[in-house]
Amino acid sequence: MTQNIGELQVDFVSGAVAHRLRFGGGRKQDLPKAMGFRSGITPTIVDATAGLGRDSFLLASLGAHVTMIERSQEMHALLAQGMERALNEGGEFRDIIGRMTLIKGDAKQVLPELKCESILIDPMHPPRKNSALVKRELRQVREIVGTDDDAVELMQVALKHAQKRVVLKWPAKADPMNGIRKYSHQILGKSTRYDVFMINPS
Ligand SMILES: C[S@@+](CC[C@H](N)C(=O)[O-])C[C@H]1O[C@@H](n2cnc3c(N)ncnc32)[C@H](O)[C@@H]1O
Repeated sequence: MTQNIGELQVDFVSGAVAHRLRFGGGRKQDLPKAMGFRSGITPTIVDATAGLGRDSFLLASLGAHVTMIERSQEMHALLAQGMERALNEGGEFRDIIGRMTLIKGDAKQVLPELKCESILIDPMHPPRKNSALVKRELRQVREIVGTDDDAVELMQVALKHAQKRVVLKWPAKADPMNGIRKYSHQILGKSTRYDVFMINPS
């Protein structure tokens, strides 16, 4: 499907992911905060848009059990290989991968069959004008999967089936997603923001 797929790898044991594991800032990072990590509280997570598995790996490295859903055959295969390599690395990688479960399928169909405490949604959004700033790996993923034009429908399914919260990872400056209810709160980073939708907040 793409000339670049041969180069793209899911690599949990070296490079950016491993660096973040060592120096990333643990539970204080925006993503774990958005997903509901607190001192003494570790949520159970469904990552409905697994992609390169980076977010799932980070969350699992902080102790969460993460169910990952990926519908692209190519991305699913790359993820499975990356998980296998990390498992063979042993040590803490074996422990982290042991908390990650990978499912192949469309999350719109899979979510209703799962018990979902906290759901993460990180759709492939349309290219930005200054696409030179978009990381090379993300461009390669986009070449494989295209843009996720059904992200609104996926959010609707997630909001219906999550028990505690749904988190939408979205470009910091993008408008809120149309066609869904308003977020409960936002966590704003430099280029990325997290729109957090609490379910039945008390
Ligand atoms: C932007 S990437 C996610 C990157 C990921 N958060 C990471 O840390 O590597 C989006 C991925 O979600 C997948 N995806 C989008 N909609 C999906 C759906 N409804 N069901 C399953 N996978 C989906 C795409 O195929 C793509 O691989």
